[in-house]
Amino acid sequence: MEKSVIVKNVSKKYKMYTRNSEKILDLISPKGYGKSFYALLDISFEANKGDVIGVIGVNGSGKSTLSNIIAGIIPPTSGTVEVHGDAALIAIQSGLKNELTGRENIELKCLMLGFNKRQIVALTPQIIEFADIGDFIDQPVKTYSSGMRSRLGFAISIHIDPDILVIDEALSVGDQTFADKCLDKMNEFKEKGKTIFFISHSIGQMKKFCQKALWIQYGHVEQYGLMSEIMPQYEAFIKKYKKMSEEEKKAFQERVRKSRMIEA
Ligand SMILES: Nc1ncnc2c1ncn2[C@@H]1O[C@H](COP(=O)(O)OP(=O)(O)OP(=O)(O)O)[C@@H](O)[C@H]1O
Repeated sequence: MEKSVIVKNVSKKYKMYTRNSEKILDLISPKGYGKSFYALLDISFEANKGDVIGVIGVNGSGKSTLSNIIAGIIPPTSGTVEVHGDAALIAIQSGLKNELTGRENIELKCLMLGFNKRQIVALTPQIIEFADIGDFIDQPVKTYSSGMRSRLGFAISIHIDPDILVIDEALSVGDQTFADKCLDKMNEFKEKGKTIFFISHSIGQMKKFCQKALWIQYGHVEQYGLMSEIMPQYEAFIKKYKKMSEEEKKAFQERVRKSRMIEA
């Protein structure tokens, strides 16, 4: 099997300062100062070409942090990420420049990816047609609704034809017709043997679309394997969690939070 993404011992930590003076102490102390919160802690897994992987996990477990790292938007604090090919991230807040119009954003993104003028002229109408946001295409992106941003982001990313597509909750804000259109496009990707990471809170969409599941639990990989095997375990965990009393939930969250907070 040809590998497309190899993630080895990846951690991402954020410094938690409560005062500005802590920031200065952290900068001047040889060993650093203050507490760090680990959004991801020692994550390792491999994806093959053609894998469609659903990334599951409760709120705050680290799914978006991981998608940003795979797409090269943010670096890990430690560990390595090997990505074979171009990766594109589709997220509600991804990479669109607010002051530019939709059309200008298309041109900018294509130019940044090394497309020439002729290719951009050929691609632009296809992207505009897919996004289907009418006259808004010539308005600044800051005037767009989250659904419109997602439509434009999805349309651009899918037409630049990346090898690895990371879709982070982008289908949750649009309407059903658009979500179906995107799922069709994603199926075309799947058939071309490209790698897809799909993050969605819709368990139905996950089960329908992904053959593998990567379960991130509070910054760790809890399970990784076939969707049909992992999802029932995840659903059982959610059911157990929901049954806890408010106090039990609080105690559980506190334990988890502490396990992710490390001195300096
Ligand atoms: N810039 C940051 N500074 C400090 N903490 C951060 C930062 N970005 C993320 N975190 C923390 O890292 C953890 C993981 O966040 P992330 O957004 O990756 O989770 P998620 O699984 O995508 O959550 P959700 O399902 O709610 O979108 C969270 O506890 C979040 O508060």
